[in-house]
Amino acid sequence: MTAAPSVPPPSVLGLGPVLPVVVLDGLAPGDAVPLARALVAGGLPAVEITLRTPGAEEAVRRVAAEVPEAVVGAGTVLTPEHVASAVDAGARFLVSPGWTDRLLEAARASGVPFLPGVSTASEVMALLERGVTEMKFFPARAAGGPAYLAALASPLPRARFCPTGGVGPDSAPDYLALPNVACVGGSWMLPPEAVRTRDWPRIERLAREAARLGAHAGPGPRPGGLSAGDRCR
Ligand SMILES: O=C[C@H](O)COP(=O)(O)O
Ligand SMILES: CC(=O)C(=O)O
Repeated sequence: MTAAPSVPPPSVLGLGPVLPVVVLDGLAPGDAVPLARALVAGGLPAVEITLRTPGAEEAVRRVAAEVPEAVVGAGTVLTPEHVASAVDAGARFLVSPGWTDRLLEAARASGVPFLPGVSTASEVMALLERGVTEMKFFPARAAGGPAYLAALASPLPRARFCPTGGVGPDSAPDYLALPNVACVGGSWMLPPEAVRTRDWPRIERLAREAARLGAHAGPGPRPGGLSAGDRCR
């Protein structure tokens, strides 16, 4: 008897060409709700909330429960314990600046799509060996920018990236034009001052501009991903 084919998990890289990265510095978890609504209204429905601030898991929980039109995920997932708490809060995807075998295993076991971070060819090769083809390139600007990623495309054509870290409206189009880049991540549409002062209209405006960058991106390797109505666990 042959085993039933396993269904691959939905792709984090298919969430959309621009992935906003939220750091809720100085905000209450409930503030994530209007913030996520502003991003969605601006055209960025996928929202990564980093687990860097107290109450970040609660923020994920609030957005998951109260903003069904968003696809909320957790960033700065560093340990299996983070995987468990983020998934329990309702995170629909998980992102990390790096990876370890323990983290990969925990993410796989959770069934929630996971985007591990890399910044060298050897890390890319180690992930490919483990069957992972979608990766975050972090910290993108400091690690070499679009020229570095372009140089990886020929020797490592199976790897697909979401560059994050120092990406902005000036560099996003250069990354999105690369054959091995599916999306870009960043916080440029969430200036710390606008977040701190809860300036949701400004965030919506910046999100709209960021979404426009994505809309003008070339075809790229953009796999099908999650949509707001999809369930992945
Ligand atoms: O630490 C990196 C952030 O997650 C995203 O980077 P950024 O603030 O440079 O856009
Ligand atoms: C920077 C990053 O990759 C993260 O916080 O998830």
